[in-house]
Amino acid sequence: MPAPANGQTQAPSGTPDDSRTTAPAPEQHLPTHVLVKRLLRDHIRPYLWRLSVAVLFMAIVAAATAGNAWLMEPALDKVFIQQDLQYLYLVPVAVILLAVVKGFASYLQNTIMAEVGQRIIAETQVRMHAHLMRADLAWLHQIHTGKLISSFLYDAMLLRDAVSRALTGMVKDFLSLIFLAAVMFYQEWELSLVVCLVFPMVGLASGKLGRKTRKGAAKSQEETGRLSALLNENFDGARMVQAYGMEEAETARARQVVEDRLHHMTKVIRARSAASPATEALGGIAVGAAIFYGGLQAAEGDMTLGAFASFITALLLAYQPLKSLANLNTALQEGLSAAQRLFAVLDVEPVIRDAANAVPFAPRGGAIRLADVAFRYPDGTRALRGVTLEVPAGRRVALVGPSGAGKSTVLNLIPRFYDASTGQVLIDGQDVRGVTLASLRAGIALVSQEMTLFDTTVRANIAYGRPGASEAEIRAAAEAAAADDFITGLSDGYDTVVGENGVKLSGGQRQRIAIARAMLRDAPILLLDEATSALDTESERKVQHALKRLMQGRTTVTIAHRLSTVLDADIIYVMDQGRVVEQGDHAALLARGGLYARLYRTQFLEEAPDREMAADDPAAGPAPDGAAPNSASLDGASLDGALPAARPGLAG
Ligand SMILES: Nc1ncnc2c1ncn2[C@@H]1O[C@H](COP(=O)(O)OP(=O)(O)OP(=O)(O)O)[C@@H](O)[C@H]1O
Repeated sequence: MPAPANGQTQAPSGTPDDSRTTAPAPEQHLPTHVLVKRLLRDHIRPYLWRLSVAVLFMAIVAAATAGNAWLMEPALDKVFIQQDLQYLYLVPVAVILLAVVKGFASYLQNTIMAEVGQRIIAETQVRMHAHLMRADLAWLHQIHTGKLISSFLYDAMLLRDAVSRALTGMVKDFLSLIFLAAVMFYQEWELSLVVCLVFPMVGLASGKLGRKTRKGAAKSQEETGRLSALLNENFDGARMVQAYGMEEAETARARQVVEDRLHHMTKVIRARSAASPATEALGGIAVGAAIFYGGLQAAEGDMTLGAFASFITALLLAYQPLKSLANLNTALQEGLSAAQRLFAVLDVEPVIRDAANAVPFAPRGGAIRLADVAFRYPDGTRALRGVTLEVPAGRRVALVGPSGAGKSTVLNLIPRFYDASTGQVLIDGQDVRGVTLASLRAGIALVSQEMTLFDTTVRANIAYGRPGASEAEIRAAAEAAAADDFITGLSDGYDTVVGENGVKLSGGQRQRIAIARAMLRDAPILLLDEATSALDTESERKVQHALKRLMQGRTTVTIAHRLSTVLDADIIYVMDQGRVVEQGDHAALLARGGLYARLYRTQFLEEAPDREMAADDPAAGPAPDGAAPNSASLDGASLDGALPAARPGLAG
């Protein structure tokens, strides 16, 4: 499917055009000849040489099969009827030789085809993976992971089957048929002509069944995708399933999908098997007619027993390749339907990619500016409506606001996870759409709530921030993130494997590893989506300490859920319904008595009730206007003391 032209050609200046979105293009449906052309070009051409060798061996197998049929004539006429001694030795030797040659050729052809088949799967999967890794998040988030995984695993396999079946069918089976037909015509051409009439009939039957198979295969693969999506969800959410006693309900849901899948698969199997009765019956008719006609000819002395036996052997041997060819169409249809799905994924060009004239990003402190930015998600949700905000270089900015206000969206626009629909995002005066993605993202470290950890060692998880970092650098980052102590206490230290998404670590430990990773990246810009989940007092203190060190000397944009963050911020932007509605520092915003003041009381102060008096009651603090929390007495150091009472923030 052609990529929407909007994204790639976006001018860095960002002309106002609210219709620009990152919406994926509609489902494509490529015609068969286009599919076949692409399969030949992308999946078969790279193996042309090896496939040619396999084809040669297939031709040898086909010729040897026909040779066996042909040998029936001298075997019967010369050896048995005429009792010619010379043939008594020659024919068995020829039979043995043919068997040996056919055996070796079959072996070589099979191994080459199997290897090439596996290569086709591997290459398709790697290509798909590389493509998906670069895909737009907007597109990726619209597809269920399970469906992608099922396409990744099964469609590549179906494609391999179709390619190897097509080749074997078109070469080995087809050549076998040709050679066997040659033997038949050589022995009895009139009878052969009659028998040949069955071929078009088989073709007709198989064409109709093939279409049915393709439809069924597409539907059953769709169900496989649904099943895979469901499993993914169930296993990920196993804790919730059990907590809410939904085990049976989930199994019932799974049963429904499995049954639907079975229904479509049964249709495919029926269509696939329906080719057999047709070929069986037609084969029977051909053999019956041959015996009848051959018998008549023999009675009149026009045909020797050897010639008849040779003809019948060729006819019987032709049965297997004919059956394979009749089934070939169905396998091809399954493969084409898999190719359709694979190409649908591979053809989505990312909208977020380097502009033709993109230059490397040159960081100069990391000042960020959003200029009148509007943004719509692909489903049309307007997340931002004319947001303008500045983050001076080296300063800390906190984004606060009710849930759904657009805070995460702002954060996502900075590293270009999404592109603004209108307006501009500038870093150090450079439009993010005018610089290369790699250089832009190299200047940014992200610490998100999700704290994605990979199921590998602690060391590798930290080094994710900078592949190739030395052991000393990794340890220094861990120390700065207050993680070194607990890491060295783990069973295998830095070599401890953390489990799926860091399941073997506590929440606070996971956060500190994520912070160490960002520390190692050492980027001038830090994007922070503060965790909302509760940590115990000690862990919270350590995480806060680690975060403070991480923020030092960097431009930081934080989605704030913690009291200390808003108090420490140089500028707080208060967002509501996709707009910045207030801005300023804590004291000024509190004095204003608007949305921030309300949020502060209902969300942030809940974290530290003991601070409420000082913040809310002018008489209780040294400053008369509610500015007390931002005064020197509430600086970062003293706040750490206030945070032990912290509860999870509710801003998200
Ligand atoms: N992937 C998405 N597709 C469609 N709409 C989305 C998507 N992500 C967010 N939205 C919508 O965009 C709006 C802004 O969401 P955003 O996540 O930026 O808010 P937020 O302020 O970060 O909220 P929270 O504090 O709850 O995380 C919301 O209305 C939300 O429903």
